[in-house]
Amino acid sequence: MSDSEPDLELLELLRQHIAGKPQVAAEPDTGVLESAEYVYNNSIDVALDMRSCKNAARAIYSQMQTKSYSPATWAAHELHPHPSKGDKPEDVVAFIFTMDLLNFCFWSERGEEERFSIEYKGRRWTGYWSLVAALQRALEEDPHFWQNEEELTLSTLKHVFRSATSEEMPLLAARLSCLREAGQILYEKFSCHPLHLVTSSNNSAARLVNTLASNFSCFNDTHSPPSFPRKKPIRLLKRAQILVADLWACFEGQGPYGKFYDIDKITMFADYRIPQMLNQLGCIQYSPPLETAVQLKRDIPSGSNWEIQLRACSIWCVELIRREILRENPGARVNAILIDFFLYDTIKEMENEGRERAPHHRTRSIWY
Ligand SMILES: Nc1nc2c(c(CN[C@H]3C=C[C@H](O)[C@@H]3O)cn2[C@@H]2O[C@H](COP(=O)(O)O)[C@@H](O)[C@H]2O)c(=O)[nH]1
Repeated sequence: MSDSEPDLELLELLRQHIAGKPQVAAEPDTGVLESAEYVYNNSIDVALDMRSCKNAARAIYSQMQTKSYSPATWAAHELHPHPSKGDKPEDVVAFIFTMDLLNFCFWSERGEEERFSIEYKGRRWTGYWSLVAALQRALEEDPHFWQNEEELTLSTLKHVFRSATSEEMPLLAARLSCLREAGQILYEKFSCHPLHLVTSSNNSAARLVNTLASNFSCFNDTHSPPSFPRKKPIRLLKRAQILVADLWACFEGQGPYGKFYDIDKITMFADYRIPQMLNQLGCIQYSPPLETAVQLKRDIPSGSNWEIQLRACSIWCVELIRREILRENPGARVNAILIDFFLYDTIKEMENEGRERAPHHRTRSIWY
């Protein structure tokens, strides 16, 4: 827990003690949804269109059913590791931890042929898949490459992420810092392996998100932009949340590393793809100056007023879509994770078919 943020669970226990109530530990909460609603209620550059959200909810749920979207979809991606592919569960957990530690900022200003890409299994992989491909390739070449962070130098990392083009992976030095910090914290607090980090959550998704955010600065995706003056930071926690979601999906909500009794507390992951898809669906709309900045691919600084509105309003938008799907289909097995995965995979299909109507916003950061 960083100094500025109170320990919410401790405060709740204290409150109950003073009120003379039995001391029941408060259910952990990540604070992301509260942050998203606060930003949405105070935004002037991003708005939600309710009619489009209702239409999107119907279309998304219908297509998710047609494609039988479920946690099992995660393992169906050929590059994702999975016990059914012969990967040991503990290696899968280490893979997902390392992957989501580095799961940020793949976009390039260059064309498809010149952009950073990874050659693996006879194909060129870009974006998120370039990360997964590079890690799989590195494991084939040296199964222990990431275990000793002393050996992990910038040149090692350049080799792991060697590109099939002249463009290097973005933010490589920042990725090295994330790996080094993670290695150090795992060594100091979690007996050197992510397994102990995961099991320390006692099957609470929210607690695991908060543990990641409070112990690893590179997972602490929280912001206090001057345009949103309030005591509590705005908590978006994208990579901490997608890490928990990837574990849950990979292990299909089962076992010591996949079972989370409060998985529905995980929100959509505020990256640069989902806002693009929600805008394409008409669900989120931008003020003219923001619309121009996105269309012209101008840099939108990390932590800026516009960027926080884009990310937080997208989280709130997916929450409203989730509520609409459940209102129309009581008991539907849908949560923000599956809606998010579906939206990401859909915008990637549209990109591959040249059907993107507008660019995604351009922010360089380690948060997403
Ligand atoms: N919100 C959200 N963001 C996601 C993903 C994924 C991939 N998840 C896989 C796992 C299960 C799903 O079915 C997906 O197959 C990557 N990203 C983020 O997008 C950006 C990369 O974009 P591009 O450069 O175009 O590949 C970057 O910020 C990355 O962190 C997701 O699912 N949701």
